[in-house]
Amino acid sequence: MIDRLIDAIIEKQNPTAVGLDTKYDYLPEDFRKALMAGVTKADVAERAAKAVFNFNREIIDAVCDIVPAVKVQVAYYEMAGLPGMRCFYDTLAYARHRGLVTIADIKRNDIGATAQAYAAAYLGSMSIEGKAVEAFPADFVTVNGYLGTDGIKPFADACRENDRGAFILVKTSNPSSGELQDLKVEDGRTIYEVMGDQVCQWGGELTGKYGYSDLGAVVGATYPEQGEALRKRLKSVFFLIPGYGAQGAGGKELVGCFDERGLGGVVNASRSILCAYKKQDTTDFALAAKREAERMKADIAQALEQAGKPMITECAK
Ligand SMILES: O=c1ccn([C@@H]2O[C@H](COP(=O)(O)O)[C@@H](O)[C@H]2O)c(=O)[nH]1
Repeated sequence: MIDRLIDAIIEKQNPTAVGLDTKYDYLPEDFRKALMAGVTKADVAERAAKAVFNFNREIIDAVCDIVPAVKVQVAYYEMAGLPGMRCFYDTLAYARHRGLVTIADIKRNDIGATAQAYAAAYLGSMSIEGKAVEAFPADFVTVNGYLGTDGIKPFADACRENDRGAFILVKTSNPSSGELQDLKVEDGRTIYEVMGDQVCQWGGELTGKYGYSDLGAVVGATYPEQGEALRKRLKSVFFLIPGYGAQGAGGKELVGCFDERGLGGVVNASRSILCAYKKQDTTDFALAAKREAERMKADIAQALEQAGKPMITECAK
């Protein structure tokens, strides 16, 4: 699956993902009003979930020729209960239908049999009476690796068996990520370096034609020096890079996460794209999202160019 993501990045010359962290409140007021006329307490969640799906569909239609992937953050769907989870499914399915690679940002972690169940839900299927049921159409998931090998192996197995991928939290983008991740262990490595080295080892046999593995790492754009050092350290590990836009990072901050071919990561932006219409002073949220996605693409391309790492234009055979 990592090869498919990288092929799509090269074809679109764009290492970014649009984050569909679609909070109902982000929808423009007119759009909400039109869909919620006469709503009752009994059907408000259902109607809101439909409105969110319509919003997502318009964003996906607007950006699908520009970006290779979407990242759908489950938290924003889960909080609307069953209609929200239906919307999560429909959003992933629609993005896949429009040719996008889908990343389900679920940050799961558990042990053994339970991790296996999560992996089946998002990266494989469940067998019921001999019939395979695919629960959620995700190509990649995000995983927390702090339960160790028992928690990761089921995901790695599902990646191998079903041609899927997973990004494991290594150095996260949030302000307090250093409280635990930057602590040093006895041999002098930080905890995030230990986790990065583990990801490298766990994903060793899942390496594709670009030298990157189906098991990648989450590395925040908000920590440029750590990102650069991790790129040098973890040569086979592809990065999912959050922190662009709303969290303050721009192209310059994240070039260190890329290799000499201009590859090595996919940069996510959620709020800066979903809410771009507010900054652009328009109600045409889809057009505003498209413009912001194009601006982000150009910003990263320029930063890669200036760092002497322009992206290769040919996909590997
Ligand atoms: O270290 C991390 C890991 C995950 N995230 C997620 O990425 C997006 C960022 O959204 P923005 O609106 O672009 O800030 C969101 O889904 C986070 O849960 C992260 O930010 N940092």
